[in-house]
Order: sequence, then C-alpha cells, then structure tokens
Amino acid sequence: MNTEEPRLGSVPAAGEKPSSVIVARDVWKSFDHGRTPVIQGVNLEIGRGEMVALWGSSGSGKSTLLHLLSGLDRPDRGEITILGLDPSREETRLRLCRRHVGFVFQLHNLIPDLTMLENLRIPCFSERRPAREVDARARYLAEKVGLSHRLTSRIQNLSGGERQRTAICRALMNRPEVIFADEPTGSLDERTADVVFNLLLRLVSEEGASVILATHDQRFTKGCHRSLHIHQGKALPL
Ligand SMILES: Nc1ncnc2c1ncn2[C@@H]1O[C@H](COP(=O)(O)OP(=O)(O)OP(=O)(O)O)[C@@H](O)[C@H]1O
Repeated sequence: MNTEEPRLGSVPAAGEKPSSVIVARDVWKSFDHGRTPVIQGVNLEIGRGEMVALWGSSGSGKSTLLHLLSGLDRPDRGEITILGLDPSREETRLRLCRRHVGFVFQLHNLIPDLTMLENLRIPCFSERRPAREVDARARYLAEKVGLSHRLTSRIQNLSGGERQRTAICRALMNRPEVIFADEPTGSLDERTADVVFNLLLRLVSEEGASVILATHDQRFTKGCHRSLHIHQGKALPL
C-alpha cells in the first residue's frame, strides 16, 4: 500500500523553483591557512533530478567539494547556491538541512542502540510532523529497500548492507530535493555495494531527487547521468 504523503513545501518560498538545484561559481577552498589548496576555481551546475558522480583519487578533494556544495562547509571564495538559496547564511543552511537536503555517509552515522524505526524518526523531530505520518513514511521507505521486517531491530543487530540501506531511508525521510552521498558503499563488500548503490539510485530516481555522489570507484560513475573528474582542484567532465 502506498502511504505516501504529499511533497513538502517548495524552495524558494515564493515563486518558481530554479531549474538547477546546485550552482557553484568559481569556488575555492584550501586548508592550513592556504598551504593545502584543494578546490581551485570549480564551476558546476546540477539539474533537478540529475545524478552526478564526483570521481577522483584519494585526497583529490571529493569530500571537500561535497561538503562545500551541501553547505556543510564554506568556500574561501566563490558562490554556491542550493535550490536558489545561499547556504552561507546559518538560518538558510539549517532550513536546507532540515527539509531539503539529505546525506548518506560511508559510515552511515546511525545510532546503534536505537531501532531502525527510531533512527528514521530522527530527521523529522524538528519538523513537528504527526507521528503517524512519520511512521507511515518510514514504513514506506523500509518496504522499498526490503527492510520492513527490520524496522524494530536495533541498528547494532543489522548487517553492513542493512545499515547502509537504513541510512538511505533516513536521508529520504523528509523527501529532500537533493541527496549528498559520500562514498555511501565504501564500507561494504563489492556485491553488497552494488546492491546498495543500485537501490540508492532507483529510490532517489523514484523520488525525483537529485544526487551528488562522491566515489573513488569508477564502477559507480556508470549508473549516474554525468560524472565529474576531481583532479588538481578542478571538476572536469569525465
Ligand atoms: N579539515 C582539513 N584540514 C586540513 N586538510 C584537510 C582537511 N580536510 C581535507 N583536507 C585535505 O584536503 C585534501 C582533500 O581531502 P578530501 O577528503 O576532500 O579528499 P577525497 O578525495 O574525499 O579523499 P578520499 O577518497 O580519500 O576520501 C586531502 O589532502 C586532505 O588531507
């Protein structure tokens, strides 16, 4: 049974949605007071519903760029907009993170002592959504990833692949427009990684969200609409 609720409010609050969900203009980032230049003049646009891989070797700056594009970190220079909004403003960033942006990390960042269902409820706390609606969404997503039977299991009792599938569900709980995934299958064996990766793409595509995926594994760039090679501080078409 489809227990889906209608999509949450759109961004910007008034007027049309921008056609690009992410825009980066001449973005620069270095660490150690400029001694470690990592991102050097990146320009890119990610369209609505587009799946884009950031591919590059270890240390090339994939995570750094992902953090900048998601508003988790700020560039030294340049402009980034998410859904037409400026994430450098704290209030905007929080609003984006709460409702419009979802994250899937390599180490899933779930709370091991809580059940799958309890973990899925967490992103919805600040939204004050009715508990029944939140649980319906959790059940819907759990079913989509084949984990309905695991909703009341503690995370610590789930396998690596089940945990990562739970992390995907959690990222989608608030029906975000954009998902940022940082090596989401990095901790899994090859076969499980394939299953989880395909599930991520299928589910996100069904939801109509965009995905920006950081990966060092070129196998996973093939499932995306487009790939950018992160190399020497630039993001160039692969
Ligand atoms: N907070 C930080 N302080 C100092 N240096 C950093 C910081 N974050 C990242 N770096 C450096 O920036 C470079 C890029 O790191 P980043 O994590 O973005 O690479 P990556 O492509 O995601 O690598 P991996 O595939 O190994 O995760 C590395 O040389 C890293 O050491």
